[in-house]
Amino acid sequence: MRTSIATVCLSGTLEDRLDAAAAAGFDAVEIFENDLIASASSPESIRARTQDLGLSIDLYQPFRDAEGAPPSRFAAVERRFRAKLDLMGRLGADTILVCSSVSPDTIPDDALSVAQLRTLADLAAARDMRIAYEALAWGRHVSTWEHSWEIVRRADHPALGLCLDSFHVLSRTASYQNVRNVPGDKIFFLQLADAPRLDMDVLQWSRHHRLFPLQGGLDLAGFTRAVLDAGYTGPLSLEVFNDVFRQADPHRTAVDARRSLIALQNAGLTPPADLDGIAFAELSADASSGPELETLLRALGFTHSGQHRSKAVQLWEQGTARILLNSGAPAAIRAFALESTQPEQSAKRAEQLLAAPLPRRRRQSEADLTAVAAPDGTEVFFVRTSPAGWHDDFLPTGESADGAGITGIDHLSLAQPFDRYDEAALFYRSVLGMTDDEAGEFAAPYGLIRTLAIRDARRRARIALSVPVLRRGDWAPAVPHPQHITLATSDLSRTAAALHTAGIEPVPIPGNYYDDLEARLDLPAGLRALGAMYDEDEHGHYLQLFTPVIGDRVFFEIVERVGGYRGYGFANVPVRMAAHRAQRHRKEVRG
Ligand SMILES: O=C(O)c1ccc(O)c(O)c1
Ligand SMILES: [Mg+2]
Repeated sequence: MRTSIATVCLSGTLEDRLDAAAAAGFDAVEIFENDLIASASSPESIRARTQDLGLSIDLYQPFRDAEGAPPSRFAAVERRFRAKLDLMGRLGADTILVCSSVSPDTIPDDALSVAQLRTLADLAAARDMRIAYEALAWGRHVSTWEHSWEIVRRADHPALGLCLDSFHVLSRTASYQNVRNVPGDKIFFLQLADAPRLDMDVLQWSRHHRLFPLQGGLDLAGFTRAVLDAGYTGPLSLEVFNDVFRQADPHRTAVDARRSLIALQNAGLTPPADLDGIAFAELSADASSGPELETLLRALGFTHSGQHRSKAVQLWEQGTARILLNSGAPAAIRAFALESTQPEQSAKRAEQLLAAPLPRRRRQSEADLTAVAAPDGTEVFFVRTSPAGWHDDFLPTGESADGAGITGIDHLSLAQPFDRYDEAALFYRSVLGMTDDEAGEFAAPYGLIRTLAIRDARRRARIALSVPVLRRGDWAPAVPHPQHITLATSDLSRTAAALHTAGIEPVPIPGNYYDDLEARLDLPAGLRALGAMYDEDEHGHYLQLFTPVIGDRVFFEIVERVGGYRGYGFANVPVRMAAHRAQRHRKEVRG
């Protein structure tokens, strides 16, 4: 189907927005009136630009406070409407969105609205143009799609049809199934927007929190199917008012937007392959963090088991936990590999969903690893570790160690750039076919943090995303996005003892934390002495230990899941962040 995006979804000048929409592969745009009014370009030059870019202008919007106007005001409505039709002629647009009136003087009389919309439809028809009438969820008299359809049906004018906007419909009702019964040719336009489920004023919700399809909690897939079942054949057009997208790079946002429509349509998409966990995490390391990471990995019981054939990359292993150390850059998680049952299939789907491909980093005779860039720039590989694969690119060192109980990588925690969080969630859901596991919001020392854990169907590969709720203030210390690798251990005391023997102590957790826990829960013995954090759910409990930060953003977490605990210990995040901050402060004071 044709795809379209409203200019209001994107940031920058009108030209920036048009360029971004075209570059992302959209067929059309909706021109939002404010964006045009603020533009220094004439309608003719905007028309020429869209044509050069291969875009059409499928909608001009919105035309406000038209129907239900007191008769004394309607002459002014007609005058304004004629001017907008003139403008559309200059733009080369043929459909105008008229939204339901919000003006306090609106007269609640369907017969009046019907008559006035017929008058406007006559004016549009005389120019081969047409009106798509939309019920705003906060409209004064008309606020439901059923009511807007009743008025369009009664007006019975060939130049008057419906605009269905998923947000206005789904923010008010879950019962949209009757949309199927509207004649498809009377649905002139379909606008798509998702949103998180929030309990707030619907106008504020709509103007600040809309998201692209599959980024929020509304049933976009079901709604779109119902509209298509009705026989709608126009474009799928995104109309998202979002405070973050309004200030983000429009080229990135436009790709995110297109991805949402590709995933929503799910037509001809290669299905996601089953995932078997995280095959490895690759850390970059520089002259100071490299030796520190080596010391830490050895203390945790890892073996430096392999050396890359052609690159300065070390392989460290314990159980199925594999860490690559790649020298040359400050400590950070630069890449991770997903163990895929079908790496080619995973890569194909990623390409279909516009994941940015990365140049292959290999030589002849080395494994052919396919990688794409996640929204935060982390490289994501799709691999199969056995029977043969990437592992063979490492020459065995012959070293061996006893280990310290670590069995594998439990999950990765990746703080996301502020502008990329919703994009990241959609990326992991759509490209990797992962599902949401647990979401939370916490008051951390320097501001609110939002977290979202996502996982594959079998809970083998897990990633925890986080982001500040508001862009960080000046007071907050300038810590770049923290990242950590969470290692699973079968025995946290054993791993802790190994660390201690090697002279590395976990991040000290304040006594206040344990006092509070003890007041609420029956804790396992020795928790305080171990310096571990604790959480529990209906399945079991969770013990967590944190290493100091290496460089300025990377650390390890060691966890023991007891009795099938399924969470991530999110409730402990603020205390852990404060503990890391306190440790860093002491280090700075010591110099
Ligand atoms: O928020 C608004 O006013 C507004 C305007 C036009 C639309 O199509 C819409 O869905 C909302
Ligand atoms: Mg709309």
